Amino acid sequence: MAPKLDGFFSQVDSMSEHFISRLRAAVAIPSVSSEAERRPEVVRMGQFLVTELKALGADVEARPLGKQPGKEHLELPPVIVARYGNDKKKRTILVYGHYDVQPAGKEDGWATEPFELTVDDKGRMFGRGSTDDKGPVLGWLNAIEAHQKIGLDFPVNLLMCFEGMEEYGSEGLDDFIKEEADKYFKDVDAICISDNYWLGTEKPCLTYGLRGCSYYSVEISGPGQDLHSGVFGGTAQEPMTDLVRMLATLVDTNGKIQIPGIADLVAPLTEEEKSIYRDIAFTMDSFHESLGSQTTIFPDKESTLMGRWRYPSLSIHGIEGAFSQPGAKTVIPAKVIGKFSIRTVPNMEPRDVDKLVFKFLDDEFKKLGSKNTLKASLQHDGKWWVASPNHWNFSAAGKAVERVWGVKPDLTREGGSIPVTLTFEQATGKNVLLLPMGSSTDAAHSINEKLDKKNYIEGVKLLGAYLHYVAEEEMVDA
Ligand SMILES: C[C@H](N)C(=O)N[C@@H](Cc1c[nH]cn1)C(=O)O
Ligand SMILES: [Zn+2]
Ligand SMILES: [Zn+2]
Repeated sequence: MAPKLDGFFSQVDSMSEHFISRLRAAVAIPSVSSEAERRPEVVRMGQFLVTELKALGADVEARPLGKQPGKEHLELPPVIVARYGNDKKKRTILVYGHYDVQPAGKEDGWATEPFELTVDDKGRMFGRGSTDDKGPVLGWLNAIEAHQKIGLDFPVNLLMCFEGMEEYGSEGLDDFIKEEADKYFKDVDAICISDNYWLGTEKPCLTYGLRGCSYYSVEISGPGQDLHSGVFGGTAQEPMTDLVRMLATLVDTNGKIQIPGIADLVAPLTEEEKSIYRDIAFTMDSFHESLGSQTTIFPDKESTLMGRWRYPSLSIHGIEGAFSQPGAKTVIPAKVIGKFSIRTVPNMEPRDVDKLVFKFLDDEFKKLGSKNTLKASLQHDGKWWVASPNHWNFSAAGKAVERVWGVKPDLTREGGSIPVTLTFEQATGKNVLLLPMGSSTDAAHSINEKLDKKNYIEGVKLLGAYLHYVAEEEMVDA
């Protein structure tokens, strides 16, 4: 193993500028899945992957997913599936990632153009999608290419599944995975997803859990059109006033969800579970660094980790229809839509959460005594996932981390959500591992998202090494 991997690692180092150019080309495509007008760019990003994968000799297909539910004028971007290698003597590993990104605009406060990869003198590569998830997706392609360049046999059959709607709740993908479980994915031995982050900046981790996400809209309407506040203020009931009062009832300053019944759905904390948080390499200092301030709810590491991994949280994201530009417009919006989401954890069942949320919103709206109209709806959801890390898939990844980074990885859970993780696990019956490439300071979803050059290049080595160790692991699940 040692000489093989040494050669592969040197090859990756010598191709680093080429790999960065590939990421630059990908970041330049603004594949924002939540903005209808950017849908052609999402499709173009999928096409970019098709072209790159074909050039590497993979069998590639762009599978259509049909129309977007609720927005039937919009075609969903295709899921890109590819196979590299079809040798019955080798293991087959399925890797998943997403080629869509969160919205980004320079006016949000970015220091650089979000869709131009900009590398600074510390080796930080800024750009939307650099860490979430274009860098990790291209990591798999880079690993293939480095093997080809050095003439090293690829250790496994690699199946790839890259979607273009992850940041919008993975619309359409669940059905696709279920449908293909005994077709395209039938010979899969294990699954690996690189789409989350280290807990800090120094120590890599392997991740065995995710929170779920239930995303809601609450619409309040009344007047027939936007109004002049001088003419109608004090005479008409205002949707925005009702909405902010409603949103304010959902959660308190310390993150405590105010919806009755939610806390009862959460699995109780056991003594055994409590002990795992102590040994995780995580400091409040590094957390403050990635937060960019000291405004944390809890003063200590254990409560902070629990708040992020094993308890639900409710976040208010924004208000559609509200005045948000600079200046002082004196408008009364006629219809406003508040957006909030709940990150869910074991044992919260999404339908139970929905019932509690809708009842609470109805009750609170009644208390306002407003003549306006309330419409609450679930925009999308994905369930939480917690798996066993006692599996050869995790052992192989652990060895790869030790080989590339020289440390034993921490076993972590993730506060974010990757809705299809559970679907992959249930539909294929195979173990799923999350193997992150980026670090806690990468600012995914935020302004100035970045991926460190070191994490990207060592990350390519990590993904390649993981596949080599997978090929050597005994197929024992515990
Ligand atoms: C962890 C992953 N990279 C990610 O960012 N996932 C998103 C998925 C999502 C859920 N609802 C909408 N998008 C997230 O956790 O927000
Ligand atoms: Zn994301
Ligand atoms: Zn992601």
